[in-house]
Amino acid sequence: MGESKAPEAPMMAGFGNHFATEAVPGALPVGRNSPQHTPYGLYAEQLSGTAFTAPRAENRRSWLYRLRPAANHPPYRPYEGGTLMRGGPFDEVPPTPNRLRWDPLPIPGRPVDFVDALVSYCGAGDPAAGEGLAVHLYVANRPMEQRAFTNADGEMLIVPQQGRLRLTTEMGVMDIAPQEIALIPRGVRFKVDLPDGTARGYVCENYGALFRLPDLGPIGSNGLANPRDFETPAARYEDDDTPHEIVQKYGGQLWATTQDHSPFDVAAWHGNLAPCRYDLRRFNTMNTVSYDHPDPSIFTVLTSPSDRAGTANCDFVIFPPRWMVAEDTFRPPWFHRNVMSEFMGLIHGVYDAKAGGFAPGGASLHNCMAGHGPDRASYEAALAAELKPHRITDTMAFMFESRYPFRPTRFAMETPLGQLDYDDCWSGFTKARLPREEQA
Ligand SMILES: O=C(O)Cc1cc(O)ccc1O
Ligand SMILES: [Fe+2]
Repeated sequence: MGESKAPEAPMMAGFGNHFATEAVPGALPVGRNSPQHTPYGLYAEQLSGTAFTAPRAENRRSWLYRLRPAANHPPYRPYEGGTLMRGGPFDEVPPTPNRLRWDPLPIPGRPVDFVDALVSYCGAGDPAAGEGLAVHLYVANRPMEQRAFTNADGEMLIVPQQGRLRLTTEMGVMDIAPQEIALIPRGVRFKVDLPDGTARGYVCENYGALFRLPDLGPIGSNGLANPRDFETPAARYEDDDTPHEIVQKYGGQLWATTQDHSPFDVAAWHGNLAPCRYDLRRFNTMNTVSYDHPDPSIFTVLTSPSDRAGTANCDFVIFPPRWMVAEDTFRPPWFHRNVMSEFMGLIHGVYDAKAGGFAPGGASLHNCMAGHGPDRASYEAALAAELKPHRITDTMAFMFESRYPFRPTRFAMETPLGQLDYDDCWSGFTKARLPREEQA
């Protein structure tokens, strides 16, 4: 049930490009955004992703041409679905300096759609301040049918771990599978169907500056995530005058209204604010060809900068399959304490810093200054390893890294999925031995 049989929509290549697309020939006005009489009497509507006056290089907006204006809905009322989705400020429980790790969420025993499945693990900042982010996980087993979700608090970066998602958005339809990601702009209404019946994954909700490709510095003009590998769906609309519930996240709370028609009624649109997807396997990975393990910033897919240079509101970083060739080097991630805070998930396979305990679908949180690094088994294996060229395969981990320490939710602190023995993976290391005379 719920699987759309429609073939996948054509996709348009590029990140943040100015696209123009019409599902009905002639639906897009020519030469102006808002003519007195639009083609077919469609309603012209601007969707702004940045302030009108944002610098041109930052400015993101699109024009949508639809059967009815998005304004055509009754008032929102508090949503009574009782989900575990939370929003900033994250003050349910005190912040903790402890390292946290969780087992994967189990498939629920009752039908739950994507919206009701979202459970918040942690977050920082406040949507109203336009800074910070939240991390939500989901395990869903029911299509959204006549329901749509929209987020006024931030854009949503969806990272599936198990099961494909069919994302029907106002601006087109796109399918994503594990090892692909989708980015849905703030305010764009969308629904999630589940071609595989069940799906599990992660969501980063970004309250800050929009995600963009990182600067490449000395890497040059190519590499990491290449812009042409991002894909945006062409316009597709449905003409459906049956009731649709719209669930909205606004000010950290969920709200709902029911309107008498489908929100997916956009026959054409143009602009540079639109949903997109990206296949993480297309990432052009950089690494050392001499010595030492580089900082993980070389694996940045997308970044949401903050107003402090080089200090992101959120970096979305992946750890993809790659060749390890470093000479005379401890090759896995080193021990470290980071001023930035690190939330990690595992999409596929095994992560090279953790021999056990970090399962696909699981998660970990190492906040500002929390000592972490390879577990003892990974450490010992790396010391014993013969340093010939070695390809790390069957792996795809990721990190949401932020200048803001993540504050866990009550759920995150109290769920039995929390691994109370996580610290033990860094116990029992043999003490280093200095020569006797240097010990004095
Ligand atoms: O903590 C982690 O596992 C993420 C990480 C990976 C890496 O290769 C270097 C630093 C870092 O924080
Ligand atoms: Fe780290």
